[in-house]
Amino acid sequence: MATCIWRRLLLQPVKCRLACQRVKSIYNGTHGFDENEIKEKLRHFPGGSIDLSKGNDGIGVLTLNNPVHKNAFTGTMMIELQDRVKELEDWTEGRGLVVRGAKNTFCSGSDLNTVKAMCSSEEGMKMCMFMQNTLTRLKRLPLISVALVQGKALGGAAELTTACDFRLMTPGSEICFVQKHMGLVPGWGGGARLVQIVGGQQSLKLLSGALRMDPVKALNAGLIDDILPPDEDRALEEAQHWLSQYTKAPAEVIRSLKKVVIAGRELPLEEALKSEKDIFGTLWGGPANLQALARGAKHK
Ligand SMILES: CC[C@H](C(=O)O)C(=O)SCCNC(=O)CCNC(=O)[C@H](O)C(C)(C)COP(=O)(O)OP(=O)(O)OC[C@H]1O[C@@H](n2cnc3c(N)ncnc32)[C@H](O)[C@@H]1OP(=O)(O)O
Repeated sequence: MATCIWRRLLLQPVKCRLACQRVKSIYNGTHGFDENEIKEKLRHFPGGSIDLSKGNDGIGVLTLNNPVHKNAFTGTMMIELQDRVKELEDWTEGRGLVVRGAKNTFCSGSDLNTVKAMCSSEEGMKMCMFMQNTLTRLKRLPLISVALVQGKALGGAAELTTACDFRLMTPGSEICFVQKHMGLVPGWGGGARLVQIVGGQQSLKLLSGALRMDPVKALNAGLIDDILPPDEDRALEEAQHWLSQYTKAPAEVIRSLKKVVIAGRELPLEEALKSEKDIFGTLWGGPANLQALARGAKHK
């Protein structure tokens, strides 16, 4: 049943909105998770914003914007992140996304004032479930996402970078899972995603050592995909240029490629193969395919 819904999610994102809602997120009412209740709490911690611009070229830019507090996530920013991710789910022309912080820094994790005010285990778990849902949906977007890390990405922000398909850093920047120093473990899904990205051994080192990963160390560990040139003011442009090597194709092709990868990453092999066949079927004989055949494309 679950995999059947999955296949519908991959193929008919609009028609199965309600079923998709259940599958895109990890937690819902059946897990005793009341989203409205936690949103109501988070609304008491305002400040900053999450801004989204959607380019005509199909490339979006999502900006964490709270520079007076190093772009720390306030309660309302957590809610806005969910809203922007929902907007991206509905953006059928989208092919790529850059996730970055305002004013040449990335993000210093959760806003410590919010964290201090929600210090019961129960509240912490609800916030964690809310953020896991949002970041899982971000990772499952049918477009290719890249985190542009300028400055520091600490704690929850390091976790956010793992919810993107790729990570880029500028010289002088740093990713650090500081959770150990806070008496915590990652809770926004960043632990599980980190293991998928760099493997169990490296993850254990990064988390238990709270290692400060500069761009070279991060690249060597397989945590990031590239280091950008040292011109901070052109970093966004450079990240968009870097991303373009993976997004140059009609939207339906890029989006289908990402869906194939999501299925391969998340489903048992036989189900992933069936999904791949179904997704393939949506493109075979379609406009991009027919145009390529008419061009007589050669791949020298
Ligand atoms: C552990 C996981 C957890 C989760 O939710 O799962 C978290 O993510 S908890 C948050 C973990 N992050 C931190 O603990 C960051 C603490 N801050 C710092 O280490 C520094 O502020 C740093 C390195 C980000 C920046 O240092 P710098 O010297 O360049 O600047 P300031 O320290 O003067 O910071 C400027 C201004 O921003 C405020 N600030 C920074 N980070 C946060 C934050 N996470 N929450 C709230 N406010 C933050 C800082 O207090 C300064 O404010 P000011 O009023 O000017 O004193």
